[in-house]
Amino acid sequence: MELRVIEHPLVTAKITLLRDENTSSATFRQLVEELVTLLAYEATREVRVEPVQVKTPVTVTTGVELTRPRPLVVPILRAGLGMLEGMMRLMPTAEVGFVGMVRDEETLQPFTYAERLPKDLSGRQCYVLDPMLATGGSLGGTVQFLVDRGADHITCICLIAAPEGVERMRELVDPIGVPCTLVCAALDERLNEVGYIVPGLGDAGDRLYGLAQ
Ligand SMILES: O=P(O)(O)OC[C@H]1O[C@H](OP(=O)(O)OP(=O)(O)O)[C@H](O)[C@@H]1O
Ligand SMILES: O=c1cc[nH]c(=O)[nH]1
Ligand SMILES: [Mg+2]
Repeated sequence: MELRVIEHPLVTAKITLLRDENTSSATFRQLVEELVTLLAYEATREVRVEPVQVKTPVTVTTGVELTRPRPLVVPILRAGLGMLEGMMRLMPTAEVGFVGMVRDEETLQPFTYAERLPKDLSGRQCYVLDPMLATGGSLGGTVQFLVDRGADHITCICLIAAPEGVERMRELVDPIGVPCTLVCAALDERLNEVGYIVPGLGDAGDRLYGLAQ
């Protein structure tokens, strides 16, 4: 698995605002959207395209368009939903599949409560969105769903990753042999004793959408 930590002053400045406990939900949502668009630019470098003819007012020339089947974007609900609009702005013809997962806060195991993905993902490039990679259970489980259906190229876009989660993703993905890239805006220090990323930003879902019951 290739890890790309995007080093750009605008990205780091926006992550700094996200971390601030005084940032409101409205501003947090706006920053997440802005960040994902910046990360997506880097994360989509390998998106497959094919030649297409285009007629300009002056002449006919050759450009490119996204290859079919179109890439599949998969936000992991809830928090990944906050990244969807920013991603689709950059790649409006992509399709979207959904996975809903929530971590049991005691065991840290993810529980899948929703899954709406195409049955056959052969030949598809997939882009998985989740702001937080902590233990790696949620992202790892989602990547496994995609690989099981035949996805042959996977890019994960996270805002903040913990080293423990990156390691777990490597252990899962490397033996499978499907090309996988993890793009993130920050690689933090560690997980704390209750599985939160340090320094992190707290619970991304709660900060985007309010406290879950
Ligand atoms: O790497 P992991 O240890 O699996 O933790 C990361 C997961 O935790 C958060 O979701 P959460 O379970 O809080 O659900 P939510 O998005 O509904 O808040 C986050 O958005 C990831 O999906
Ligand atoms: O720090 C963390 C860890 C898991 N999920 C979050 O939202 N934040
Ligand atoms: Mg949460």
